[in-house]
Amino acid sequence: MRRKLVAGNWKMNGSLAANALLLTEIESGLKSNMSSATCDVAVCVPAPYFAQCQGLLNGSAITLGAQDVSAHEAGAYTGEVSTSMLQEFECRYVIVGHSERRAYFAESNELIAQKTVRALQAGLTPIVCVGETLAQREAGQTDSVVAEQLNVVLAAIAVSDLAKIVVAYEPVWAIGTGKTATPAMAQEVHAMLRKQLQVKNAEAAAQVRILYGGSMKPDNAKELLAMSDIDGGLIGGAALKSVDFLAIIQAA
Ligand SMILES: O=C[C@H](O)COP(=O)(O)O
Repeated sequence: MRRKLVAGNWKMNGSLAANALLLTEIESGLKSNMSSATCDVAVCVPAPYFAQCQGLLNGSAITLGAQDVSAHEAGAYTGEVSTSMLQEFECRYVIVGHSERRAYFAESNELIAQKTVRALQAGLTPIVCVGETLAQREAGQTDSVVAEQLNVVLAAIAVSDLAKIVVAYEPVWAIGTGKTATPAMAQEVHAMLRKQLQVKNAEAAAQVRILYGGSMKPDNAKELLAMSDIDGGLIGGAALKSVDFLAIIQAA
């Protein structure tokens, strides 16, 4: 049985004041409503706020994560943030290959595979994002696009590391648009991704959590999370509102 994971991706949002309020509200909501949380909860915050959020989450059940990481270890890479820097702030998760990084920063499948390997080497849990655009879906290319995105990562990692990754299926057309894949549509892709993982190693594939992301909200979370291969959510907009984020955690 895979334990569900609800991870908030704050993207480029937040401020010292807003973060403190949001995390305090989520913490107190978790304490009062869910004495024993039955899922893992993480927040992937902008790098400048690692120290603040590490402090706020001290002793909390919420785990800290990052939204990206460098494929390089250290040195003359202006603007990059390394895995060891993430570790110093007790980040456990790191999102790699988010569609916004692919689209706006031209990240290739190969670079995303390198980042995944680097994260695994550092003992971090990479959340590897895959997903098709609307044009690709309409052209019937969903399976081939997401399969290729995942395959390049799978080819780069050791079999012994397979169970250590998290995969997130995020149809690009559903991100921040209010349009969500139906539970059946999402399940179909998740099941296909699971089969692909099984080719590498069946036992490990059964342990890999595959999250859904793309306009997951309190009103659709329960149905999506009820699907057999949907093991949690990667939440954007709704992770910025404590009430909504808590409701999704409750649904999980
Ligand atoms: O990483 C999160 C996804 O991009 C989903 O964002 P969204 O919930 O705002 O659609």
